[in-house]
Amino acid sequence: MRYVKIFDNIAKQITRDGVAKLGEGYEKTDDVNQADAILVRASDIRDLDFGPNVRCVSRSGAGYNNIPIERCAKQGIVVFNTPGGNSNAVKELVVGMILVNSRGTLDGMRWVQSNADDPQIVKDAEKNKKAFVGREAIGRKVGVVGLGAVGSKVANALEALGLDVYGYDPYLSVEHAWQLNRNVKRVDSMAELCRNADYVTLHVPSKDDTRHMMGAEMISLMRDGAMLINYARADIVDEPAVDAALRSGKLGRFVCDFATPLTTKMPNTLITPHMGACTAEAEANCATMAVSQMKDYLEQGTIRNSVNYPDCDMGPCHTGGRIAALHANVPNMIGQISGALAQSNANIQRMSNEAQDGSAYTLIDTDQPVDAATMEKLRAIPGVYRIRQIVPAITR
Ligand SMILES: NC(=O)c1ccc[n+]([C@@H]2O[C@H](COP(=O)([O-])OP(=O)(O)OC[C@H]3O[C@@H](n4cnc5c(N)ncnc54)[C@H](O)[C@@H]3O)[C@@H](O)[C@H]2O)c1
Ligand SMILES: O=C(O)CC[C@@H](O)C(=O)O
Repeated sequence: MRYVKIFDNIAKQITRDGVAKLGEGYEKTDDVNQADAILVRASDIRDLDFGPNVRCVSRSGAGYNNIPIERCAKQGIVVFNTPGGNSNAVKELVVGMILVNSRGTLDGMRWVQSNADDPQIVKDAEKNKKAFVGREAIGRKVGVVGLGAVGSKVANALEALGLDVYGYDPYLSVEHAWQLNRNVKRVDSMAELCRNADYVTLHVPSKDDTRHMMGAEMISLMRDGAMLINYARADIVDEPAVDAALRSGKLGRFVCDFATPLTTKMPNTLITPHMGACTAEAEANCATMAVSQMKDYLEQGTIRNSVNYPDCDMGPCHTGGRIAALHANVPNMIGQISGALAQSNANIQRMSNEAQDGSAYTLIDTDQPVDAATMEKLRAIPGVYRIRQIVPAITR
């Protein structure tokens, strides 16, 4: 039996319609020390003590700034996310927000609500609507920061609506480049993207080089009265700078998904409670991806969509056994691992080694199971974070 500790309300998706999607051979546990795997959504587990057994953490969602991915890598814990699983949900909300907030919609709605008891409401509505004149988005310049799963969809959707779309992403993947509409203009700097922009929408992960990337300097380049949209992470914007720009009128509107002590006090701001991914479809997509990635890793050693180890997929093991080694990305690891195996009873049939930043992963299929003494030798190689043998039965 394998045990899974589940944080957040992912459980609802996993047991949707009463069908346990963890499947045979898996049970939920409340005890992290018993868990082989963790499933998490937005809970902050940066300070969690992962205990001795946890082999992977699967995040149902895109952002992973709630997980200590470097500490996990060194403990031999693979962290997964579910890229793209919720991107359509975010795209639909962002596009809707841009259109709704370009008009006097919200002020108009408030006016109607506060005049609900007016017996002359039909006449007065016609008289008062001139106070809520908005603008059309068509033809206006919009800058999309980050052209990944969400940003590329947002850019394409806005282009289809007739906006003049610019995108900035120095690390754009080939996959997402293929998905981008050819009319989306790519620029090489944030400054070029922000210059004279009527709208800027943020779709980058929270990390050192994106934190506060939208501050006073970039805002000063935007058109007076522009709209800033943040459905990425709260810390991508420099909040005091946004607050000052809203108060001076430099920014006309701020739309964001993050209620913080300061955003909730800002003028001309519309805040949603981190609900960009809150659709039944996105929640089910992400939960399904998170579970299947977790199971493929535990059962076959397959790594897909990891944020702290390289992807590696040799399919199911058809030989006598499979060694899965998580180790530091340093010279001579493969030499040492294959050297120890050469002295054992087992013969290497197939192998794959992938490295990414400081971490590396080696999968080796052997003709027969490797004996316990050799496993101990492999475990003792300096730089090996974790090693296990996968044979048809579950092994630790
Ligand atoms: N509000 C929500 O509910 C919600 C939902 C999904 C994602 N998000 C947030 O949005 C982020 C993006 O999601 P995604 O699914 O598109 O992720 P993604 O990984 O597919 O895309 C992120 C893109 O940002 C780019 N990027 C990285 N650093 C950059 C930089 N310095 N400048 C410009 N571009 C940079 C990457 O190259 C990548 O293309 C997530 O990390 C998450 O924080 C929020
Ligand atoms: O789980 C959520 O609701 C938030 C998800 C979102 O922020 C993400 O990064 O995917």
